Amino acid sequence: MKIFPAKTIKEIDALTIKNTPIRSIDLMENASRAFTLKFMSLIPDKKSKILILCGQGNNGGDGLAIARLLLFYGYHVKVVNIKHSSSSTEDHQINLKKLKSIGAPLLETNQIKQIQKEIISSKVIIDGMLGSGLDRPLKGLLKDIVECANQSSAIKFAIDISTGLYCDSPMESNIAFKADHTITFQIPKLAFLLPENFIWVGQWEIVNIGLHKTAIDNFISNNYYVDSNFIQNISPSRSKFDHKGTHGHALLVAGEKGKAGAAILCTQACLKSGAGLVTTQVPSKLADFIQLSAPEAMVIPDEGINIISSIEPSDKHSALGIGPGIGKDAITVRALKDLLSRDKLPPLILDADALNILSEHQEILDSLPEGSILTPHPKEFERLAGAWNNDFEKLELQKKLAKRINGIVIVKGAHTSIANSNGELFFNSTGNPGMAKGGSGDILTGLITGLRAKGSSALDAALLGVYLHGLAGDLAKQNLNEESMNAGDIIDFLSFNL
Ligand SMILES: NC(=O)C1=CN([C@@H]2O[C@H](COP(=O)(O)OP(=O)(O)OC[C@H]3O[C@@H](n4cnc5c(N)ncnc54)[C@H](O)[C@@H]3O)[C@@H](O)[C@H]2O)[C@H](O)CC1
Ligand SMILES: [K+]
Repeated sequence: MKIFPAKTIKEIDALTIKNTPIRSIDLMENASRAFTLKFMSLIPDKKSKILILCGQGNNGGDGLAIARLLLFYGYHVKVVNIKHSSSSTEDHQINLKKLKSIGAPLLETNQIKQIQKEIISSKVIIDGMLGSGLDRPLKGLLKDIVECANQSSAIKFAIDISTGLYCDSPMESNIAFKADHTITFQIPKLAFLLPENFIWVGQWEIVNIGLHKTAIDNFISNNYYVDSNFIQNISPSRSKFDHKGTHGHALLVAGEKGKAGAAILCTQACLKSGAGLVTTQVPSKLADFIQLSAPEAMVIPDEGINIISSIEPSDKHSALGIGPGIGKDAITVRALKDLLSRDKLPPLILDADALNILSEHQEILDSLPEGSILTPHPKEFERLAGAWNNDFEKLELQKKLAKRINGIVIVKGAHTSIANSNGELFFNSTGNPGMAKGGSGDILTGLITGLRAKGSSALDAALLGVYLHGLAGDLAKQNLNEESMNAGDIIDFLSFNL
């Protein structure tokens, strides 16, 4: 699914109105109906007072239409038409007239005191003040209203996007409507995918409003939201006469004394990728642990008893994953440097300590072969790429690093982001906070290495690996809940059943 900036969303609107038999007011009605149905599924209680705060633009127009629909369904609604501007949009005016014609409880005012009173007495607040048309920092009346609403304990909903948040650039006023839920229209907004905006966005959901498909297809975007449709198009398949030799041979280099678990988890996850063969190289002392915990895998005991001392893939290895639990001993650093000075290498996946070694020896970043995949968590990413002032800047750093290595950079977290060297960004839709536990990253590395070994491109292996890892985490959560699930449970639920 493509993510578009506010400007493009407006153009898609205009094209939809031009190319389909739908008028602008009907598109607003579609949007309002879609919002209302989703809202009703989340708030079935019709008795509590719902306050709808409406601005003078089309976001306010949606608010007025939603008020009419909720009243029709028997909800207890009060509407405030906030007179923060002397003019309003045409569709706003039409919906205001319709609302008045049914005698809806409506207050039209620019007096903060009156609005405060309504806020205090409401159990649910719906924000229809400003949407994707925000073009300057919040001040004056709207800012006062947002501050007041944010102090209320009412359940808060944003129509399309919270007032004060830009769809695709950092916020300027340091304040926005603090939504518990955002119900957004057809296109996910970049702002929703960034950790720093979580307090304003809350849980968000997309509803379809009938925007023109060809218009969406024709606009180019560099940002994508990866959902199950997206993944279905890149999922690998097997054919009848395949044998283990046709599905690649993954080599994993992992573990040091005290970190056998990282190597075990990585190996077990790699075995679930569908790769034909999996070999794990570990310090010799750990070899038996791998053999016992992952009998389907082969093991190469390193000459180092407790550390990795050399990394020597052969022609038969079709991908090489390095890093989980390997430590940063000088001998291991040497082994990584020697590996990267070779002419011919299998596709690489680097994680954990391999990334920390790269951070401390930045000169070797430039010797990574094209198509390498780096999988840092935010701290590892900061060590690699430097600090950022806001999450938009972080995305720029991520793209810059992907370009520098001519490969893929995966920054892990909620909505894990995947950057390629063409300046494209892909945001994952699966996963949950129960996965934020030790071992989870080792599993992702094993899985992506296996997918790469099987022949997926670097980008597809990254997209598929991140999505399936999150999906397995969601299944583990369903069965065990976020607190009690652990990383090993993610492996149990890894599956290509989308
Ligand atoms: N395709 C869709 O997604 C559809 C979305 N709809 C809704 O329309 C809004 C966008 O409407 P628009 O009229 O363009 O913008 P706003 O309502 O957000 O308000 C613009 C209005 O406000 C002024 N303004 C901007 N910033 C500020 C500020 N900081 N303080 C005060 N005033 C401000 C600006 O100058 C304009 O006058 C979208 O979010 C959806 O809710 C359609 O209903 C259906 C199609
Ligand atoms: K809004």
